[in-house]
Amino acid sequence: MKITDIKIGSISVPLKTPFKTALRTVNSVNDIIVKIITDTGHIGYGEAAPTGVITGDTAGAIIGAIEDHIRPAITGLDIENLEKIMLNLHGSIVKNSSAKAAVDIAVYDLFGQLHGAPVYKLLGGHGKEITTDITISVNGPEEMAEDSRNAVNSGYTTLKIKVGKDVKKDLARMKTIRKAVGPHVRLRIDANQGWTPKEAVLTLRKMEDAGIEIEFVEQPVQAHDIDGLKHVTDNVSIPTLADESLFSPMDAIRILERRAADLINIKLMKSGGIHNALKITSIAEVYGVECMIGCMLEAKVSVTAAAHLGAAKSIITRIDLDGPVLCSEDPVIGGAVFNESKIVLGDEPGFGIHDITGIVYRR
Ligand SMILES: C[C@H](N)C(=O)N[C@H](CCC(=O)O)C(=O)O
Ligand SMILES: [Mg+2]
Repeated sequence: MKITDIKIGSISVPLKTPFKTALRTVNSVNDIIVKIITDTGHIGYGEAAPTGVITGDTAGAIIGAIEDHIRPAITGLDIENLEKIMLNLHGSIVKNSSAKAAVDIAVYDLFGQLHGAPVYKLLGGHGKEITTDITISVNGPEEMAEDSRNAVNSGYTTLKIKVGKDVKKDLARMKTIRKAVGPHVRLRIDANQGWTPKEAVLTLRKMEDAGIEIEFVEQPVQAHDIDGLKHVTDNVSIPTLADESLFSPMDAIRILERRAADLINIKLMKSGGIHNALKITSIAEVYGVECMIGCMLEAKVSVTAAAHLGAAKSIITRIDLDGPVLCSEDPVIGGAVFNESKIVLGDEPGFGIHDITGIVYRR
């Protein structure tokens, strides 16, 4: 099964409601799709999310990285030799983690098809059903409380609350939400780098003092500020989770060796795909640190791939794969089934993706 071509296209899917974080406001998922074609007629699908404010990757840069660097480096290689493909893929260009993720996902899709097995079984096969949280966008306290109540009524038992925008309002946001959903709903918060280390400690301590139970705080401080992240970790009881601070396996070693965070968030768009994400899970196992598998604003191709990884590895104990349920349409035929909080993987080989509607390929 040899790679003969990589086609590149794009999809645009409107969101149900605007997605708002401390970093950005978005109304639709506009992602790059790759389709790897083999000499045996098999097709592997992948997806890249151009999340410039987090990865630095834009749509144009993703296309350029694949066309000018990745495609020439892996065309002609046999899917049987996954190792060689991954060495060439990751050696073809530095950074560009989203472009690498899209191609890595399509290659794993083909690897599963080659072996006649769903990818989660090839990666460890821990389970085939997982439960995701849902994100509550940052807005005024009352609007967030209303969104939280609606999510709980739709069956979600864990909410990921976006904060970090206008620090003075964050305590009111959390008080209002906790009151609205009651004591039994799990609340995790994501500041998306919106606080200084001092603001983070002060705000989180106020939340602790107010008796607001919080599962963990995600990325309280700027991505590069590992000292600041450690300061928060050492000075509040709420566990911390590193997101934007941790892209690569080397980042995982640096953060875990210093005990700068209590938990880590793996995203295929940051790690450059499953190959490196597996290295991060191994590092986390060595340090005994549990992981979350997360996503950017992504549609069902790449989130299906992330769900396979999340289902395969027992060190991944938390799931934030709500991209597809935030979308108002699903252009992907096949893949995992996303039914609100429940994600069920199929038993078809690879990722079970058959086609994507409304896509325009470049060549
Ligand atoms: C969609 C997911 N639940 C999420 O919140 N991801 C964000 C980044 C999303 C983006 O801006 O595309 C995160 O965990 O920071
Ligand atoms: Mg985050």
